[in-house]
Amino acid sequence: MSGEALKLGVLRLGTRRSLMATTQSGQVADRLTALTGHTVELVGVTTFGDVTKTQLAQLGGTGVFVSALRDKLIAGDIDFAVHSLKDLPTKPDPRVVIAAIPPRDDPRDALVGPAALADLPPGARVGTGSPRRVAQLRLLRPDLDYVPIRGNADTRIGKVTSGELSAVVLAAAGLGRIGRQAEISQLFDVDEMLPAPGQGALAVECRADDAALVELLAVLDDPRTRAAVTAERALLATLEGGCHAPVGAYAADDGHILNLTATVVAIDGARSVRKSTAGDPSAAMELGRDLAAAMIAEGAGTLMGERTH
Ligand SMILES: NCc1[nH]cc(CCC(=O)O)c1CC(=O)O
Repeated sequence: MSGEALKLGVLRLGTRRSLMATTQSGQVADRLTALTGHTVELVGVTTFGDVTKTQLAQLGGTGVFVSALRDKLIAGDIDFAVHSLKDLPTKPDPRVVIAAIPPRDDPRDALVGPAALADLPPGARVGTGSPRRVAQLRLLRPDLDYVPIRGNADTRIGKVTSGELSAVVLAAAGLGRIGRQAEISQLFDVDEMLPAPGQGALAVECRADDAALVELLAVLDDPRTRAAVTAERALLATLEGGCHAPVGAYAADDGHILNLTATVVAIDGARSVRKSTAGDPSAAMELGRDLAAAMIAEGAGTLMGERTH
């Protein structure tokens, strides 16, 4: 596009077709229109991650949700895309840029079920496909039965309604976006259950050479969220070199100080490394890298298990 599309005023926003994706894309589109007056058209894209029946973990991670949208961007079929930031691979793709990171939604994990985790009966079946969640849940309730599940949030919650599972764990932000917030029985404090790096945040991406659109989309950017997720993702990228265990991380920028806490937990929940740091938000990347290096020095790299994503 972009000269032409900017002149036309209509921007094509590529989105996965799930309710969560179309809701978050719609919210970004509405905000962009409100701030710039540009009309945004949503273009539905089916990604490999949406059609495959295979366990996501066997496909090399959540990047499957992202690559189809990037391919459409590079082909010029769409002008920009909105991703859940936690699904973005840490390895940068030089063809695209994250032009904006909007204000983060609730970063916490949530339990959907009849009671809080502490009140579930021993042996209760709790569904989650995430090694990070299982490892941290085992630290809180070693006596429960953790069952791997996949599928969209609707499918997962359906297993609680049908009685197949006692409860499931999902991201609060995603539940809010699909209007299922009322079914949350517990929001885990970030201190007891560190979220996935980037959880609750979005990435607005466009082609790296599309200077006019990069500039336009910057109006959506929230610098505090950007600093926080930059630290979390730098930590994850550094750990990926030296560790294959579940990683949780949460950073917050209060406008002066960036606080970052992270954990690496053995998949059986038996051992973990956990560390915190704080520094200047402008040094977010170094903060994340340095904390990861300190965690590796404390043995994080030896906590072997499944990949985290
Ligand atoms: N991996 C799937 C995914 N990607 C983003 C979210 C939720 C929304 C978010 O974290 O931004 C979810 C579902 C979940 O983890 O419950």
